[in-house]
Amino acid sequence: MNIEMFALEIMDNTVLKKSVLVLLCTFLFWKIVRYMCDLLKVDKEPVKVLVTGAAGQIGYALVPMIARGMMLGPNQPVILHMLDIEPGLEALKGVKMELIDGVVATTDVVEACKDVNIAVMLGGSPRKEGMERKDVMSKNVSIYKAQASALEEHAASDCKVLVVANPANTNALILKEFAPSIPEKNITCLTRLDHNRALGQISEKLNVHVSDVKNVIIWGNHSSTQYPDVNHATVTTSNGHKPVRELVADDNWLNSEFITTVQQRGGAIIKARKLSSALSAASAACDHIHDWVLGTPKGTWVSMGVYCDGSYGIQSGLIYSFPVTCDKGEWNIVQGLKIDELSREKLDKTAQELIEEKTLAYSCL
Ligand SMILES: NC(=O)c1ccc[n+]([C@@H]2O[C@H](COP(=O)([O-])OP(=O)(O)OC[C@H]3O[C@@H](n4cnc5c(N)ncnc54)[C@H](O)[C@@H]3O)[C@@H](O)[C@H]2O)c1
Ligand SMILES: O=C(O)C[C@H](O)C(=O)O
Repeated sequence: MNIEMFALEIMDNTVLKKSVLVLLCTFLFWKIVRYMCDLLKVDKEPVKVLVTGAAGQIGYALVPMIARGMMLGPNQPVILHMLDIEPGLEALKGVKMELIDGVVATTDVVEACKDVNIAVMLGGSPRKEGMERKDVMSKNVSIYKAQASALEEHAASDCKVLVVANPANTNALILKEFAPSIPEKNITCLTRLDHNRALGQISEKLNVHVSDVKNVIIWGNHSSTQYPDVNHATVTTSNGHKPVRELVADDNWLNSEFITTVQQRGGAIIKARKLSSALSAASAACDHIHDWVLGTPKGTWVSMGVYCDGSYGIQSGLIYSFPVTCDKGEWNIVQGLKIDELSREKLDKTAQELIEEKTLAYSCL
């Protein structure tokens, strides 16, 4: 039999046809199994997420968001570690009863921190009406010093930390200083709430959907000295991306009322609710971790309080909010943005407050 005949024979061979069919079916079956595994989350290692102060208001809003996959995606199994202190224990048990499996609820900081991959630090004493965030300093810095050591000793070595409790930047700095073996890039604080507030103000002003506004920046401290900056922000329109300044066409509003509204939003919520923001804070905490772990969309940055390396002339050694992009679990400060004179002043003013907070924090320890 020559080669040609052999080839014809093969093509005609029903055994061969059957084999190809079997191969095809196996491939399809394997694809379906993979898809089901993804749906049922069976082949992903669970991520352990610590929430301190879990019995508090933000905790109550945040833990169901994490459990539903809003933080790490719907296909990522999660084991929640919830920490609170003795007076919060009954409430914590109640929260546990409202959740499903895979929850550790404890007042033992060592058990809470054991092997966690992500830590969202809400635990502490919140600001009441009439108080500035730095008024809650002394109570909170000692908590952050103690919890830094617990995280350092017991958390996973690559644990990512998000500090929400106020004064958020300085608590994060204390945590960083007292947990020297946690990489400094892994310790951040929440300014995404302010970032979302700034996006919200622009979207209301222009009557556009909030998801069409991007690249606002919160510089500095999560306090009333923060600088919400729209100089590089854009809105997606049917004619492409347009600068926010051009569309708003009201520099007076952008340079005054817009800034003070965002700076004072936390205080305004406390005045209205007699309690500090919780739902929006929980949602912003989810956004922060989500983008840090899963990445920021191409061409978009977000604001995160991160350990300063001297970028934009800000003194290094502070936790300062910058525009960052995230990729493969790492944030990077967006470099090279033009800073005008008004912005320079505001960037320095909020840095100065952080320097003072740092000194005050050390005097409380
Ligand atoms: N960065 C931000 O954008 C932002 C936004 C909103 C609120 N906050 C801050 O977040 C924090 C939490 O706010 P909240 O409204 O949930 O407060 P909350 O008082 O309702 O809850 C705080 C919880 O922390 C617990 N706690 C106290 N000490 C603790 C400790 N040593 N270890 C573990 N848990 C401890 C308390 O028992 C309480 O259950 C506050 O500091 C608040 O000012 C920050
Ligand atoms: O303002 C506060 O103290 C609460 C929180 O930080 C906020 O910004 O809503």
